[in-house]
Amino acid sequence: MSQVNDHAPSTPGKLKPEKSPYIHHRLRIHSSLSKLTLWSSFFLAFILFFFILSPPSPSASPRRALGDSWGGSHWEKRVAKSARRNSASNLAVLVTGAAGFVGTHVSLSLKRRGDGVLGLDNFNRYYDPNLKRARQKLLERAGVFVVEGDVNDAALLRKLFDVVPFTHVMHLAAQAGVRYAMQNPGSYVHSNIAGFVNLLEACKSANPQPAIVWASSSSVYGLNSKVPFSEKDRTDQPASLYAATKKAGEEIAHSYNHIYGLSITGLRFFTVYGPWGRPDMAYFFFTKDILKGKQITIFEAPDGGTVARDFTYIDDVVKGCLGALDTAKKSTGSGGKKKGPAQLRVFNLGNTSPVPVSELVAILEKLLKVKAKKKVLPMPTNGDVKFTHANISLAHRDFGYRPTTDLETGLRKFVKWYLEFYSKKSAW
Ligand SMILES: O=C(O)[C@H]1O[C@H](OP(=O)(O)OP(=O)(O)OC[C@H]2O[C@@H](n3ccc(=O)[nH]c3=O)[C@H](O)[C@@H]2O)[C@H](O)[C@@H](O)[C@@H]1O
Repeated sequence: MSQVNDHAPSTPGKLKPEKSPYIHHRLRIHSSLSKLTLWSSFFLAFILFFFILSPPSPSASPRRALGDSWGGSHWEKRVAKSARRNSASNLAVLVTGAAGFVGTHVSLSLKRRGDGVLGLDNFNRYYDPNLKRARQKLLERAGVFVVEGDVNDAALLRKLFDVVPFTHVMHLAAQAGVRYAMQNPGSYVHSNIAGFVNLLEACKSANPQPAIVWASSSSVYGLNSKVPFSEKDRTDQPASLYAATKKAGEEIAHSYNHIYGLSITGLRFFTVYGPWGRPDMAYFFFTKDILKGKQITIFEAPDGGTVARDFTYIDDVVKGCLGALDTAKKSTGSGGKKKGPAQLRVFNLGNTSPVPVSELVAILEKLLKVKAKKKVLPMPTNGDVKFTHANISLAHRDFGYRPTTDLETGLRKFVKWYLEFYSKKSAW
């Protein structure tokens, strides 16, 4: 504040004795300038105050930092309308991370079949918020209202559960990305641990308690080398903080299930890709860079071996999410107290056929009709694992999950969307 005053043009007192009209005019200007400076200082202090109070994630959206407004009868009507289901046999689902990649697709699919869907998203800046806003428009057109807010906001969650007796929560809000955890570890703790606990607190106190399905990750298998990865395999060797927070989420889910009777299902997603995808993922920025003629880096394993992923197409994953929601049993607690044992599940949602990253690039080159400028480097030791490979027999047994999209077919759909979206970007 003092700094701002130090830079004020001059003090009115020093200028008082001067009487000419020109001086009066200058005085008025000076006085307006001082007022302006004073108000700017207040305004700056106001922004700083909210900035300090805002979550520790540097990626929080500026709208959020200024304190987004929610509540009021109009807002409640929009919330209730969006969450209204077509019949009592349909679900009423709160989808967190609804403006995210998987969140958007799941919300649209639920809405299409007559379920009530309310979205929640903090629109943070981890990647281009314009893409999230474009997804939000898509959702709005389909009748899905996305409330702008953070899963760490306990009052907001309470309000949402007051307005809507959600039958299910599809919890997809998270800090994603394996390598970014080295740059911003706090954001993983904030979203994936604190945010998850806050959500479970709200669910445990809600009446009725909803059943929860949430996004864990294939990264929990970490350094496990037994293939294909089965839910029974060890998950106590995470290779990144991201993986560690997802694994922590699985343990937290266990305790909330045990203490409060919450029905909880964790889904271990395997490198999900497709239209409306995440720009921080390799298939997405490889596409962008290949088209720009920019060099891309392909990682190889430390022993010179292949790095591979069980890339899973978004439509297959959405079917898995809906299957998990449909087979989720009711939570058993009420009034914040457990009344009996409740369901606790974990499933792999993968594609069952790992593809080397070099092959992913070859497919993109073919689809884009552009040769990539490639550089091969050893895989950095900042969280990456050499390969992933899902055994999906559990998900198949419990809800008929069967992925049907191979990488080339899925990437063709992605590339088509990418070219259309970025050629008409201004339309969004
Ligand atoms: O399956 C999962 O659990 C995880 O899948 C992805 O993580 P990842 O498989 O590392 O996906 P990308 O970052 O898109 O990387 C894909 C492959 O490309 C490789 N890569 C990445 C970046 C790069 O510049 N070069 C490169 O060869 C990586 O080593 C990896 O093998 C997501 O980013 C995570 O949020 C998700 O939880």
